[in-house]
Parts: sequence; C-alpha cells; structure tokens
Amino acid sequence: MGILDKLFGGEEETAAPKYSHVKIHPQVDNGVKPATPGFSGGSLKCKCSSDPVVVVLEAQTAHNHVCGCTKCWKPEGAIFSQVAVVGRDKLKVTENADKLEVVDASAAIQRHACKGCGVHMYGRIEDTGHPFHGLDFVHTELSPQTGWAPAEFAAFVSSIIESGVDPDRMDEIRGRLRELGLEPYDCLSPPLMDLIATHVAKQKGVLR
Ligand SMILES: N[C@@H](CCC(=O)N[C@@H](CS)C(=O)NCC(=O)O)C(=O)O
Ligand SMILES: [Zn+2]
Repeated sequence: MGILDKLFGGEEETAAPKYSHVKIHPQVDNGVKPATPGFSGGSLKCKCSSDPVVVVLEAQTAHNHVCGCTKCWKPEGAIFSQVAVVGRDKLKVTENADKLEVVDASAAIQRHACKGCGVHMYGRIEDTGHPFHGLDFVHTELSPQTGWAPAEFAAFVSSIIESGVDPDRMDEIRGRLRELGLEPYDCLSPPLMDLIATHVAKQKGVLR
C-alpha cells in the first residue's frame, strides 16, 4: 500500500489469518456467519440414527458463545463447545423425551443428555435464586435449520487445559479466537459477569 493510500484511506489492509490451522469448533472454524434477520426458532435433534430426541425452540437464541469448560457437551474432536441460551418457556421436548437423563444432578445447570448418543439436548437451571434462572442452555449446531444467532465470544478459555489441552497452545488458541472475533475470557463476558454481580448485589440488598 502506498503512502497516499495510507493517508487518504485507499485500499484496506487486512492481515492474513495467522492461526487458521488452530481448530476451535466446527461452527466457527470457517468464520462466524451472521444470524438470519427475523429468524424465530427451529428444532434440535440428537445424533441417534433411530428414535432421536427432538427439542423445539420457539425463539431465536441469545448470548451464543464457545465454552471451554469440561462440563459442556462438545462434538467429537472439538476443544470448545458452542452454547447459547433461550427462555425456558420457549423450549419443548417433542419426541423421545424418555431417552433423556440428567448428567449431574448436583450441578447448577441440569444438563439433559440422550442416553443413546450422549448429546446434551438442553441444560436447565432449577434454582430460582440463580442469576440465569429462566434460561435454558442449548447447542444450536444440533439443528437442521440455519439462521441461528452466531457465537459472540469465548468463555472459560483457560478451562480447556482441564480437558488435557497443552498449556503451551494457549497463545495460538487465544490468537485464533481473536482472529474469529470471539474475544477470549476465562470466565464469562463482561456483560454477563455484570449481570451476575448485579443479581448478587440485589440479593444482598446493597443495590436496588
Ligand atoms: N473449570 C471448570 C469450569 C466449570 C464451569 O464453571 N462451567 C461454567 C460454564 S458452562 C458453568 O456455569 N457451570 C455451571 C454448571 O456446570 O452447572 C471446568 O472446566 O469444569
Ligand atoms: Zn461450559
């Protein structure tokens, strides 16, 4: 690019991706696609070839993100899960609900997994005092529809080490997340952390 282009905003210089060899999750590895405007829901299906569990979501999801924690369901080979939320009143199990079981009843998020294929169909918070009560956690990659809200950030990034990822790979993994526009956080994103803290402050009565 010449000096005049630089001064007067000629051609844009876009850095070539440096970390495209680093795989995060199939839904984001080739770039994050925008949601379809007006998209208002669809279905999720587990991976069983017969009698699959089907869940219907009657709304677009929010706060989609990739999560590096050890508890969220990930597709084979992925180091991150991709998980979004939807209002619990917008989620219905429509087929083969009898195949679902709660993975860990003591966890805040009750993850309902298919006993056949192991896929987590939804996670629900039953504790009414929890900041995220009312929201269910879902993996929209299980949907045949396109148009779902894309991942916006990366959560619990350092936790991938707990799954066995070499700590020496963290720079390239955070580098790839940034290239994809998924800002890496070691807990949740600042808006969600603020939401949790506000909830706690109101519960304690230090904020109204
Ligand atoms: N370092 C832990 C973090 C687990 C964690 O706190 N996960 C978050 C994100 S999904 C959470 O909200 N967990 C609540 C739960 O699993 O019920 C791990 O990787 O297992
Ligand atoms: Zn998680």
